[in-house]
Amino acid sequence: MSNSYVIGVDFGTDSVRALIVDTQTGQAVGTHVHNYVRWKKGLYCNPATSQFRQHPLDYLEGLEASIRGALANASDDVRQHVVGISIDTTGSTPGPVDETGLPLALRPDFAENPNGMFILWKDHTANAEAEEINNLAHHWDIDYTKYVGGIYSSEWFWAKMLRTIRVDEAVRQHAFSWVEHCDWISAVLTGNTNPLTLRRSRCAAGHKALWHSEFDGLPSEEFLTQLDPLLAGQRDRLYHDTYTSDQSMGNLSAEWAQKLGLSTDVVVGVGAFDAHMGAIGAEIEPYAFVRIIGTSTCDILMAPNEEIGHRLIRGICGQVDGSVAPGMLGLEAGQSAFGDVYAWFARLITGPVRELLGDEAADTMSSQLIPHLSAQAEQLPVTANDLIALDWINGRRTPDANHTLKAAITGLNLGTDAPKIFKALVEATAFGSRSIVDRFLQEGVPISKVIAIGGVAKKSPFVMQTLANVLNKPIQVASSDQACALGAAMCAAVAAGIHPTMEAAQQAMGSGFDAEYQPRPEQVATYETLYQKYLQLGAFVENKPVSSSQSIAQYAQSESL
Ligand SMILES: Nc1ncnc2c1ncn2[C@@H]1O[C@H](COP(=O)(O)OP(=O)(O)O)[C@@H](O)[C@H]1O
Ligand SMILES: O=C(CO)[C@H](O)[C@H](O)COP(=O)(O)O
Repeated sequence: MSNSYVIGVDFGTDSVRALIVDTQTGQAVGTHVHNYVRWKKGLYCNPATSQFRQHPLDYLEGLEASIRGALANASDDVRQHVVGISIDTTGSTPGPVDETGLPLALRPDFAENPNGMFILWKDHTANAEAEEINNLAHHWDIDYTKYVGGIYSSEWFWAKMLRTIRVDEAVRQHAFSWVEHCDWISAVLTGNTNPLTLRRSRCAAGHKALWHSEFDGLPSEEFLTQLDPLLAGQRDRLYHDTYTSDQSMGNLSAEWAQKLGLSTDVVVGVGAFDAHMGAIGAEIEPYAFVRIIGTSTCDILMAPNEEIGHRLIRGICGQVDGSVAPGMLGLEAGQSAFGDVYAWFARLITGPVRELLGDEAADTMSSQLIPHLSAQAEQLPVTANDLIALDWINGRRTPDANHTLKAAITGLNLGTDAPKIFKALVEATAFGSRSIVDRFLQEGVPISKVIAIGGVAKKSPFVMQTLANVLNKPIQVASSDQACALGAAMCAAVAAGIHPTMEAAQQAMGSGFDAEYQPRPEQVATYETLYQKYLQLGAFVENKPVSSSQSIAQYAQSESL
């Protein structure tokens, strides 16, 4: 019998990649990356107001280019034996659609309107709406936020939808329903984008749209209309049932089969978020803590349903039955900026260079800057009096989402140079990670091991070693450069019936680990001291009482300030 192949497609923040994988060996036999054209030009975005929108054409072009590109470097035999495709995307990245499921921005009258596009996960324009949702939910007879850590975030579905229909009357009138990116793009492949019948992802619905079986699905019509009468009728135009990623969404449509040169027998799996499929690709097992470390971090832990039961985990981004694998509770957390903190610092340095010396000089500098600063920062001693920074440059996702928070750096003097600041920023991202790990442990969720995937995990031994020292835990890095796409491929193999379970797909197709960072005992104790200072600085910036014995006044007078 000839081999069969599956395609995993991973829509990241900047680009989409397709990976073709042998279902029996896990061998990657073709891959291609496509950068979003409009996004790269910064269109429809305004970082100063945290507005980040993506045009659906970037996704459609990327879907076709990435899959065709991956197939172009595989053999004809591979093409003939593709049996499944699954897709992961960022999230919550919802967009408004008409009755046919067409995103409004694909209609000529909305083609340039950012409110008719997909609202990227990191768009924080809906902070006020998130706050309103929290206030209402916390005083309603059911607290609808209870399975999402007790706090609704402006990064999520309802806040984004509510803000958009409030500020844009044209969108309000023409948006029949709303879809998450992962649901829409999977639906496109099947040819059925009808918002009332396309299969919606359990992962997206449970983590971002307050869907739970205990609530009989989404929050009640009464709750939604109390939140804003503009939401009247919306619940019925969304969905009641949700589907896990081992299930099929449908078959490849004739149109897309022809575009891609594949058969209509190809099964399209139900979509999910990048981090959740990435966790599958990274061979997640119960109580392993998988960190997808890139622009932001997304942390995924999976536990048997019966072991967590109805225990509520405070301050995380949700606990959802089946969001990673069926029968398991998927728990999500993360940081709204990780590599983005370093990217911000690099832009700060290269911005004036670009203006004064031109693009060529700035581009050359930009490509070398983070590795250069990392090499210098690595040589610096770690002492209890080092600079302290907060990682909240894009707000705080976990623990306890608050996207109005800002970052800070303390301890600057005339001797402070770029490597010292860079080191403090790397440590800040590690301290943010530590506060997430501590929250899981405080809530009684054990962590058996830490696994890392994503661009930063692969590219920066300095960051990963710092993280291991700060967490005081070993960190394994998955071998695959494209663990999210690999996870999507594993899901496709299950949806297509090649493997009976996610676990079986992981066993057959997993590619293991290629690095392990061990904490260095000589730095662990110093990092514990610095972490306490990070917590104190955070409390000060957040205007919260300081729980430690050391007051802010004492802290401000300490040598580090
Ligand atoms: N050598 C490096 N060391 C640390 N961070 C890096 C390095 N190179 C790139 N980065 C960071 O990696 C992030 C991109 O991560 P990646 O996983 O490739 O993308 P995404 O998160 O969009 O999927 C950027 O924020 C960038 O600042
Ligand atoms: O929250 C998410 C998933 O649940 C986002 O999709 C994720 O954080 C996007 O990240 P990146 O661009 O860093 O891969």
